[in-house]
Amino acid sequence: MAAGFVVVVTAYWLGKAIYNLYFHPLAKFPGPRWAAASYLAEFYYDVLCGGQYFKKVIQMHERYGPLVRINPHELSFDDPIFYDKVYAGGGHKREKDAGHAAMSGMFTATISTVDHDLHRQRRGYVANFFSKKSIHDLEPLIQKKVDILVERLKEAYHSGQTLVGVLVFGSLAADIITHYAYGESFEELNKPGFPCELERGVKGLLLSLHARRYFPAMGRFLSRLPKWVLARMQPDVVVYVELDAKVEEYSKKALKKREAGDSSAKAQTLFDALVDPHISAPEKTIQRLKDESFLILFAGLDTTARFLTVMVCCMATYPNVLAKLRAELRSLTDTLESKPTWSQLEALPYLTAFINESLRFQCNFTGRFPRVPLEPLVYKDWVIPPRTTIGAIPHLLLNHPDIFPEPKTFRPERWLEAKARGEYLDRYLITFTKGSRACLGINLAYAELYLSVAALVQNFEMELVDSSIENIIPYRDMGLAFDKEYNFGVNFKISKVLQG
Ligand code: HEM
Repeated sequence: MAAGFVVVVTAYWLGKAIYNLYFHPLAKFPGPRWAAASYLAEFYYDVLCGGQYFKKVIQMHERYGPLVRINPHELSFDDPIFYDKVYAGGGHKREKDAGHAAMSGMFTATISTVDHDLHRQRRGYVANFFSKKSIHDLEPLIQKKVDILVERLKEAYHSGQTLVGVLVFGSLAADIITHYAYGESFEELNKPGFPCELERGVKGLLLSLHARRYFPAMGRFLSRLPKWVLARMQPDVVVYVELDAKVEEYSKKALKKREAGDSSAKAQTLFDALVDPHISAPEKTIQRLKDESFLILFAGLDTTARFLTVMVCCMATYPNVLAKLRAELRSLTDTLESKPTWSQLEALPYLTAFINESLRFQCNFTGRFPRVPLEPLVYKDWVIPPRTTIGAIPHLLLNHPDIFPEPKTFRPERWLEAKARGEYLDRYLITFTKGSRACLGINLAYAELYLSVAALVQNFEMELVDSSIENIIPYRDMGLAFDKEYNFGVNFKISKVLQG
């Protein structure tokens, strides 16, 4: 019986591999045969070796060129000029790859919605909250949280505390996004030692990301395991599972509040918008609210925390860059009576160049964020069939030497020099991806980055502790990059307080 089963499975697997190699619509596309035949290699490198397949994909591009078949049904490209065609908006329909969508475990969240039209609908429920105008309205709250951060960092200076970058900035991002989502902040900044459980929860999710692609039911399975078993496997996963219960509670509360309240009242929070009376009942189930809530918490938290950590790392590593930032900011603040606003900061060329270069340099987005175009795409001599999964690794494109010469060098000046030549490098800055499924929180992210960097530059000298720029170089890809020890970012301390 068992032998018969093995024979059937082997025959099926062989038949599938032969189909993939010789009869699949992608059979003629360049790439190694072992990658085209089955998913075994990807499973091995990502699940068993811990996020190593992105390095294989980079090697494939070096060997086979800008368009490669990296698994039976997926292409990867390494050409910044082609980006806008794949990550398109407007009338071009872009679906998600079902396998990749399952990785987050948030099956009904906007980011995981496979169907193009349903995705547009879901994104539309909250899109207004992320417009530039809405984020300008939110600016006093963001500034207030940044001010709390500054006070907490001053305390850390006096106590000589070593700070973990992603936990400090995760606390800031968490307090802002939870206030916006639920109308009450989680008050992470006020907790001693910046524990930021939420950030650990995101890490727990990311560490199980690849396994979830192959075993989509894993999330449910993990939530049923006793906590001591989980803690033995990976403590950060426990935090993630505990968070699940907390988010469910918030979802139920939001739904009840809306049902009991005035149905014509304007939505004050993201949650109010998600339970709007005009939205149909199947779109307001507890599960959907939970999924969307997780998306907003996670998407708005770890990303911002990581890039602010990169910025601290660059300021501490390149004192000449910090000096230029400080001089430019001083020339602005000397003429102001109050703190600079986001709009005033955005107009500063060197600060903008610094933020752009930090979003590019060693970009910790090692995942592919693939799209599934519903129309055929033409790339050079190739016609890519409709419904082919295709993506690009932001980390790779942002290191493309044709667009960013000497890409491993951190040089904000490249953005200013390009502008002076009439070139707009910004169009190649794809850290937030592009098109109909690009980051919805981009305005919020920029407001947080500008206001936080300005506050850090004006108030502090920082130095790295037991860490260096090496700690932000991607070693593992778990959707986002990690170092060899499954951490990301640098530890630092405040070495001098400049104001107050
Ligand atoms: C530096 C900070 C940030 C970066 C670099 C970033 C980057 C990204 C990227 C690359 C995606 C596309 C993922 C995909 O294609 O599957 C995305 C999606 C998304 N981001 Fe961000 N993000 C940042 C901050 C934020 C913030 C603060 C929020 C606020 C809640 C946010 C909310 C979202 C949402 C809701 C999506 C899903 C959009 C959709 O599927 O239509 N992000 N982000």
